[in-house]
Amino acid sequence: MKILSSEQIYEADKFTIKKQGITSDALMERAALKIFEWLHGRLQGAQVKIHVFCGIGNNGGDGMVLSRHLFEHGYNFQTYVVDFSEKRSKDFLLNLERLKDRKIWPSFLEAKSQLPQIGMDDIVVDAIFGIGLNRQPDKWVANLIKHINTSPAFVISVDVPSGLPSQKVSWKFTSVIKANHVLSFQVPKLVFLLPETGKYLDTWEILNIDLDSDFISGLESNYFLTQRSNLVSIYKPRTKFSHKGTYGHAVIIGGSHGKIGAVQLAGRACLRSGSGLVSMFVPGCGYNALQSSFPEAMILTDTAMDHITEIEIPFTASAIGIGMGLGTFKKTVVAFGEFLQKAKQPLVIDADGINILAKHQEMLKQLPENSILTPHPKELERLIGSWDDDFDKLDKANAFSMKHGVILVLKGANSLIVDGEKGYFNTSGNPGLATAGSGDVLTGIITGFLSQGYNSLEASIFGVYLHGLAADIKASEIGFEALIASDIIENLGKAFVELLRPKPPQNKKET
Ligand SMILES: NC(=O)C1=CN([C@@H]2O[C@H](COP(=O)(O)OP(=O)(O)OC[C@H]3O[C@@H](n4cnc5c(N)ncnc54)[C@H](OP(=O)(O)O)[C@@H]3O)[C@@H](O)[C@H]2O)[C@@H](O)CC1
Ligand SMILES: [K+]
Repeated sequence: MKILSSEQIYEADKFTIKKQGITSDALMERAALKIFEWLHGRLQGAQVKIHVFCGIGNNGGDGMVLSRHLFEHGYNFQTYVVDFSEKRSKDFLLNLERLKDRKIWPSFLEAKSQLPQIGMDDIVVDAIFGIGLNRQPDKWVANLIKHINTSPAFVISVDVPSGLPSQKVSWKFTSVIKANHVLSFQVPKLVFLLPETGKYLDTWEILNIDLDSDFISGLESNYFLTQRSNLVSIYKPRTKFSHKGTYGHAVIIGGSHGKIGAVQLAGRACLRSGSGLVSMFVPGCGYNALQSSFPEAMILTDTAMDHITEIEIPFTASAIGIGMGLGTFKKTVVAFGEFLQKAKQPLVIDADGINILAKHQEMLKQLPENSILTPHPKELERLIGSWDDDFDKLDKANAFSMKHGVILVLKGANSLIVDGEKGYFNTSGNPGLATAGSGDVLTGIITGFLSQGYNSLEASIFGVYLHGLAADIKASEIGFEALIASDIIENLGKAFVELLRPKPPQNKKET
């Protein structure tokens, strides 16, 4: 699914109105009705108090329309107009009149108004600012936002949390609604997915308001959200007459004294994600442990016992994952550099592999094209330097990726895969993934997909999604805290089954 800028959303809005021969207020009605249906579906007429805070633009207009539907269905609500400007939008005014026609009088809030009491079991609908926000809210509006944020009510934001800019801005935004849930129109907004801006909302969902799908398909976008349907189209089914050689022979290189577990996790994940064969290259100290606990793998060892000093793979591997538990010992760094000079096919590089590259940036030139680096935020900073904000981080990551011809998998709440031109946000996973070894498992999975013939971008997108999905499946049984890296491996099978299970056909084309 495409992520669009505010300008593109306004364009799609205009185009749709023209193509469908409707008025802008009909589109507002459609959008706000979706919000009402969402609420009504859950509340079923319950008399919980609903406070609808409306701005004076079209976001506020949505709140006006919602209020009318709440009235017509007998809900217990109060509408407020947050009167921050005299420049009211046409459709806001139209819908304000429609409310007045029904003898509903919103309460107008101004700088000197007393702020309304919001109770524990109340619901707040936040329709103050939408994607039209273009500056800091006035102080009194900031106070109102603070008042809502400190209230114990459940807060639902219309389109975006009010006060959150939809893209990079030059001013500091501190007054932002903290939304429990955002009901956003048509397309996800980039700011929902980035840590510094995504912290203003717990969850979000998209309400389809039938903006013209062909128009949206034709729009250029740099960022996408990975959905199940994208993965199903990448998936390469196994064929009847295939054998283990068909799915490649992957090699996992890493480990040092006390860190053999990391390699084992990666190796097991690689095999579980479908690689035909897996060999492990480890220092001598790993031999017994791996032979006895991981019988499916073949073990190659370094001449040194404690850490890797020279990497020799006596066959052509179909994919190689390297770095987990490797350490940054002097001889290991040399061995890593020499290995890069010989490497021909794309590698998956994690952990100390990334740390070595960050410290010895001359080695970046040796990276085979389309190699995949999987840094967590600290490793990323070591690799590309610090950034001013999340938008700057995206620019710098993309520039790095482009310059070195590599794919970056930026691990986090919405892991992002960048290939130098485009970025793909992942939608699976949960906070339980913040646990030792979960990155090793991810490296193994991506290596497993590369080994089976997926290209680097496909292997990264698929691997990250499956990793998160396996964790989601297990977390639904045991919660976040108890989830450990081995659980992810053990649930990869269920994740494949879940992903590939036929789903009822969708009515709408995805954009
Ligand atoms: N296609 C879709 O997705 C559909 C979208 N719809 C809805 O429309 C919403 C966008 O509406 P919108 O363009 O009227 O902007 P909105 O956010 O209401 O702001 C209003 C105005 O406030 C002003 N202003 C800005 N910042 C300010 C500040 N700090 N303090 C004071 N004033 C400030 C600024 O005007 P200015 O004063 O700069 O002229 C701005 O224009 C969208 O989020 C969705 O809810 C649906 O109805 C239909 C389909
Ligand atoms: K809003």
